[in-house]
Amino acid sequence: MTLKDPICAIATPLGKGAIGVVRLSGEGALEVASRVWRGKDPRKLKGGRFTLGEVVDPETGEVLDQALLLVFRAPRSYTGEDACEFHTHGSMAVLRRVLEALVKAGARLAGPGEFTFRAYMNGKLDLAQAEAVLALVEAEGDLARRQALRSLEGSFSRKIAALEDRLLSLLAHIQALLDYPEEGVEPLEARRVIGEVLEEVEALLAQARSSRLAQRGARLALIGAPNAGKSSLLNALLGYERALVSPIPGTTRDYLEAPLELFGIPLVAVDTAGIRDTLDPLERAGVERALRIAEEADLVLYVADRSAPRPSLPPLPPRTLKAATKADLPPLWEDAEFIPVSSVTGEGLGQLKEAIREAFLGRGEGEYLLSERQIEALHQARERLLEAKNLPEDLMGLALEEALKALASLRGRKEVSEEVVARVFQNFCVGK
Ligand SMILES: Nc1nc2c(c(=O)[nH]1)N(C=O)[C@@H](CNc1ccc(C(=O)N[C@@H](CCC(=O)O)C(=O)O)cc1)CN2
Ligand SMILES: Nc1nc2c(ncn2[C@@H]2O[C@H](COP(=O)(O)OP(=O)(O)OP(=O)(O)O)[C@@H](O)[C@H]2O)c(=O)[nH]1
Ligand SMILES: [Mg+2]
Repeated sequence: MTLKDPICAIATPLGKGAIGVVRLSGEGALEVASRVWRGKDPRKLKGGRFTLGEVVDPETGEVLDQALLLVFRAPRSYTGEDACEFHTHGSMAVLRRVLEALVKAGARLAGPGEFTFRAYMNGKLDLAQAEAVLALVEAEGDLARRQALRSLEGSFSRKIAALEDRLLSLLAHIQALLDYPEEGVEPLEARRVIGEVLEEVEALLAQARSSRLAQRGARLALIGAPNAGKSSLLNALLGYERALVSPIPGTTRDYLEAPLELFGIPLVAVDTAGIRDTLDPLERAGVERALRIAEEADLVLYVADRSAPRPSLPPLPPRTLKAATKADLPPLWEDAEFIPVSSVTGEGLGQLKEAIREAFLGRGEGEYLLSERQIEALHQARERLLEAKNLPEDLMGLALEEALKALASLRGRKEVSEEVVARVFQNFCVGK
């Protein structure tokens, strides 16, 4: 994967789109392009310019599509190499032929993540930024998008670089003290510096939870007695009529899942059968499922009808919010633990959503989207820093160096093995 040979790939989704993009990058990319292009010679085009022309099969001359060609000249491209993009019509029929033409003209099909790998190798991105590219491509909610973008734009890397810098100065200072004890090198404030770096590392580690939430999402289960208004509340949260609603208790039998993005968190909301004792075997199976789903959910929303006699609570897991539905009708009971909501008027929905946000992101939403690799490296740094802090100053050096290595591995370059880099890029898709 360290070659500079021209590689090509379809960069847009493999489906139908108004426009599709085929990427080409590497030494000689513009020669390859010139063999499949009828129009202005790509080798003579300025970087950063589009031109309209035709893609042709280099063997038969058959015209494959009318397209725009965008040329980049090294080092001013995503990969840092000579590169170009064919913006064609977006069908697989077109894209496949264009890709085939590029292979006939001398390019090789790119492997997963190979464009971004080259960008990394050519110093366009560091490893944390490359991981952010992956996270942006995979983002399923606005929270993941926001967090990953900050890392892509280098804010995370700059923060890490600053911490590395502090440790490096500290190490230099310790070394000077050891080497020239008689020179009157100023006394160290090693423990204070370590403490401050540690604090920042711990603040980053505290974002692990919200990173995982942003990437993996969470399950929100609605449970309660029959007719409590669970399905109506699900529909109200979704903003469309997903679940069947009726005044007949026992309407929802099987459970039902629907994607629901709240505050940028990709949730799956699960509507369940009303919980009651019943002899109907089908309904009973539904009730059993409901209880299991509640147990496995990340957050349970227990729903009770405030216009009906108060039901007795089923066993509820610790992560449970309570909502009193039908707040538009005269209440038969009050309980401050329940958030009053009406699916008919929309009253209380805002408070309910806010309570859901608080349950998931109570300690803040986190600035960056941390990958598992980054979380692991931060843990390593934290442990070594704690170790250093408890050692006498002349023995701190080794632990500090290890902490520094762990931090430096976040940005990559010399501090990570090829294996680690390969693992980062193996999660990418072809064309990225
Ligand atoms: N058509 C298209 N859209 C895209 C991308 C792409 O490669 N092609 N991107 C790819 O992921 C993202 C944008 N990121 C990019 C980052 C750097 C460069 C680039 O060419 N950088 C050069 C020149 C910058 C300039 O012209 O000012 C450089 O950094 O030297 C291009 C895209 C998202 N949208
Ligand atoms: N006035 C009023 N009626 C509601 C409200 N929410 C639900 N209802 C009515 O209550 C009845 C039951 O609603 P559902 O949403 O089907 O209740 P459920 O909890 O899903 O019931 P099961 O699926 O049987 O467990 C329906 O007739 C709804 O129109 C509300 O906020 N206000
Ligand atoms: Mg229902």
